[in-house]
Amino acid sequence: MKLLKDILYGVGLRAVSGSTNVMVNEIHFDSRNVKMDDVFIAVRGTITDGHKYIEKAINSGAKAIVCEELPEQLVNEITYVEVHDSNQALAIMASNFYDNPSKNLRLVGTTGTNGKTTVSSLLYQLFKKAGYKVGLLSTIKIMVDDTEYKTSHTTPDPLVINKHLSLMNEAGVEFCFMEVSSHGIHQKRTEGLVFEGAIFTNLSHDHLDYHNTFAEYRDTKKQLFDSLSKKAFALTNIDDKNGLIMLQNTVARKKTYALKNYADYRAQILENQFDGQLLKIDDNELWSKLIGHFNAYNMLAIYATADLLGLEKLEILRLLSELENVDGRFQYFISKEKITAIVDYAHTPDALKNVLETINTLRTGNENVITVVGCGGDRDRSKRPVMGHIASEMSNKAIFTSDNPRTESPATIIEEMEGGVEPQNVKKILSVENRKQAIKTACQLASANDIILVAGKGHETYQETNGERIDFDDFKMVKDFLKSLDK
Ligand SMILES: CC(=O)N[C@H]1[C@@H](OP(=O)(O)OP(=O)(O)OC[C@H]2O[C@@H](n3ccc(=O)[nH]c3=O)[C@H](O)[C@@H]2O)O[C@H](CO)[C@@H](O)[C@@H]1O[C@H](C)C(=O)N[C@@H](C)C(=O)N[C@H](CCC(=O)O)C(=O)O
Ligand SMILES: Nc1ncnc2c1ncn2[C@@H]1O[C@H](COP(=O)(O)OP(=O)(O)OP(=O)(O)O)[C@@H](O)[C@H]1O
Ligand SMILES: N[C@H](CCC[C@H](N)C(=O)O)C(=O)O
Ligand SMILES: [Mg+2]
Repeated sequence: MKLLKDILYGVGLRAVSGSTNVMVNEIHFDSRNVKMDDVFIAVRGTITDGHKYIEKAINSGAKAIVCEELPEQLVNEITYVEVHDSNQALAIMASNFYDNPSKNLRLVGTTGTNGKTTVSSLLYQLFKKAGYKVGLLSTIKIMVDDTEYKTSHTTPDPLVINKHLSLMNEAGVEFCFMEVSSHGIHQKRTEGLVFEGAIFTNLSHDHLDYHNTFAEYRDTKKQLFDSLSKKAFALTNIDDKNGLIMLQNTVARKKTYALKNYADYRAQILENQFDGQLLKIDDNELWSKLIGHFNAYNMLAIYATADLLGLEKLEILRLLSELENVDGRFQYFISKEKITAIVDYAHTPDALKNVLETINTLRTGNENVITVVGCGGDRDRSKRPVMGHIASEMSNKAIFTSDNPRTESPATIIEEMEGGVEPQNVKKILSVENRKQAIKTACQLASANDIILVAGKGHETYQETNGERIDFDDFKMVKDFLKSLDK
């Protein structure tokens, strides 16, 4: 139990009715989870409005209500707290409830369209190898040092974030690396957290269904940098034209990294092969098991971050060379007939282009590249034709299929992808709605030395249709089919 007035500390209040000097149990923003003596925060969402469920929350035992607009009828004995912004109130109250756990951690947030999971997970790996207790909040999983927890979001809601940061405090974790998504920033899920640093990877086409315009999407990412303190560092990729914009209004220490432009941290790609690449960072050569120019950016961002956090430079270089690929990111195997099958989480146009570019630079002869790709339902529709165009232009054969259809018709999504295919590439594409069948077709079409790319779902172990999830694992599937075909 906590005192309501303590958990309201720092929240922008408009009016209070009733006493805040009361003990409350838990905080909830979903009326369906409210129990006796809890606080219910009414949040305006994208589908419905939490204010509609205030009465339901009270009937379930809520003792206090936090909202942006008071209901017409107030119930005696209930404390009503009117705030300017419920999302912000939720984030600050969640931090207070768990005794502001981010203050006891050296927390670094990574934002950008692509690379957040890769950079955060590899920083986790690197600091673990350096002997520290480390935390991670990522799309794939949450780690409290060695203990793994499942997650449903890239940047979870403030209660989930702070609960796990608090477990990190209990476990004696020193460093924590977290992904900060644009939805997370926009919904203020990270407000109230104390960051020691923030990293910007890159910005390209995604989520325009939610943010409306590219400028809005970019400015949302920028808010992470605007919120940093003077003691923090703001590390940005200035080969991306949006990189410097992130630094425009921050009071944090500004640091830059680049492969092409002049920057505080620079790297050069010396060699690129299927099993790794040779990089030069700070005049030292380094072998990385992660390939592709985009991973050279990721390695450089990690190097710079580890340096800014105080690790010794040569030690960082040594540890960088030991880092292993993250699940579902350019995860590959070579079959009996030397068919290379790659599974990659490329679900944006830029990521798909990067992965196919990397594959194409590694081709040694006239092997075929067969790409299996789909686009998620209930997500930015405008990226579908662009991804259809890229897959058909940069592969010898592109099989359009379903990703997570969610509530949309898979056939319609595929038609939208087909809309981006140039007339000269039409003969290269094949549309197979069933993803399992599409992967099987790719395996049937592949001959010795060919390369199969299965893009979009990476580490995901399910496929979601109409709220139902079935087991689905791209990597296992492609491996099993090639084996059963004795290829
Ligand atoms: C579009 C979006 O981001 N939605 C998120 C948002 O929910 P919402 O605004 O849609 O909520 P809503 O359904 O309208 O409900 C409004 C309020 O009424 C409450 N309610 C509702 C019903 C009821 O009976 N009682 C009740 O109290 C709800 O709990 C909620 O507080 O807030 C919820 C709680 O934090 C999130 O779970 C939910 O994520 C949905 C499931 C989602 O799919 N989000 C994705 C798009 C997302 O956030 N992705 C990013 C990654 C993006 C990337 O960079 O690639 C992520 O960080 O994971
Ligand atoms: N620095 C980068 N620049 C461009 N593309 C990248 C970069 N790093 C990874 N990618 C590509 O983007 C895909 C997704 O990478 P990752 O999961 O690290 O991104 P993310 O930002 O966490 O994505 P999400 O928004 O879904 O959380 C990878 O599989 C790879 O194809
Ligand atoms: N974080 C991204 C993941 C997309 C993954 C892709 N497989 C899909 O389902 O669209 C999103 O929520 O948009
Ligand atoms: Mg991620």
